Amino acid sequence: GFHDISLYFFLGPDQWHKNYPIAKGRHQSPIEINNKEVHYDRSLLPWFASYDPGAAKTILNNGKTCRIVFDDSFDRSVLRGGPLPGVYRLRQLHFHWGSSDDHGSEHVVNGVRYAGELHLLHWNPKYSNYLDAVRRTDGIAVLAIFLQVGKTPKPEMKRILEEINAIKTKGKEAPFPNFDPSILFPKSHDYWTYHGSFTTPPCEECITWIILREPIIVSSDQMAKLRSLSKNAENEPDLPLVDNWRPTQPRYFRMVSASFL
Ligand SMILES: NS(=O)(=O)c1ccc(C(=O)NCc2cccc(O)c2)cc1
Ligand SMILES: [Zn+2]
Repeated sequence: GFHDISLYFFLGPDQWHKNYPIAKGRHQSPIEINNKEVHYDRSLLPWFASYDPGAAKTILNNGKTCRIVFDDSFDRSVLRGGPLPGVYRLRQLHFHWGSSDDHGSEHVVNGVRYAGELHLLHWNPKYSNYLDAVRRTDGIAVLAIFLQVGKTPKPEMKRILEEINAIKTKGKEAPFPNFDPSILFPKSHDYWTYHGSFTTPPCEECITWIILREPIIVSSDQMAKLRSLSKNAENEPDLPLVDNWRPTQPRYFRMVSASFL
């Protein structure tokens, strides 16, 4: 059925609303972030990630992205501060990328599309579980980090990309122990924040987005490695897993706040 999430990229993003009406809502993601419309909010606190490397479990190809999942059965790896009212539990991280280095990110900053975007997804433990949290406006927090292609790639990305060969096709999973994703963070913690949604079905409007201003540098070869993933299962014709980003959505009456001047 259409709840089989693999169908929805078959149905382009402009069709999603037929099964998920909220896809045409007033708080959808991603959006364009333009300096002219951003509001500097000096009351915004710094954010902090306290991740336990032991919480990392596996890396998988779900046919739509490369995802690393973490043990979120207690407050083991958490994000707090920034615009958040309390601690949020790290559940998974995944990537979005294009078919070439000149596009691939979901959010667009002053007209700039980056080669990719890393999402670290956290949920609010005041709700009983993840599925309950996705039905709440303060249920989810996603820390988003842009991937920019450059000459001096971040060595910390290497380990993830070395694992890609083990998860080439949809459904493949490999152990991914002892990993603290905060090693991927850029120097600056400056961020924009706004209220939005999942960028894929069910497009629930449950996300506090925290988008880092400073991208992390990856190499063109590393982006090519992500593009070597396939969206098909092992025994099916090869379909490259590329362009798994949603186009920007109308901002409507939302304020994008900046933690920096
Ligand atoms: N790109 S994103 O960070 O907005 C994003 C993160 C997670 C998910 C996700 O978990 N999708 C599966 C899902 C979510 C909520 C309820 C469901 O039944 C399934 C989708 C998009
Ligand atoms: Zn994402």
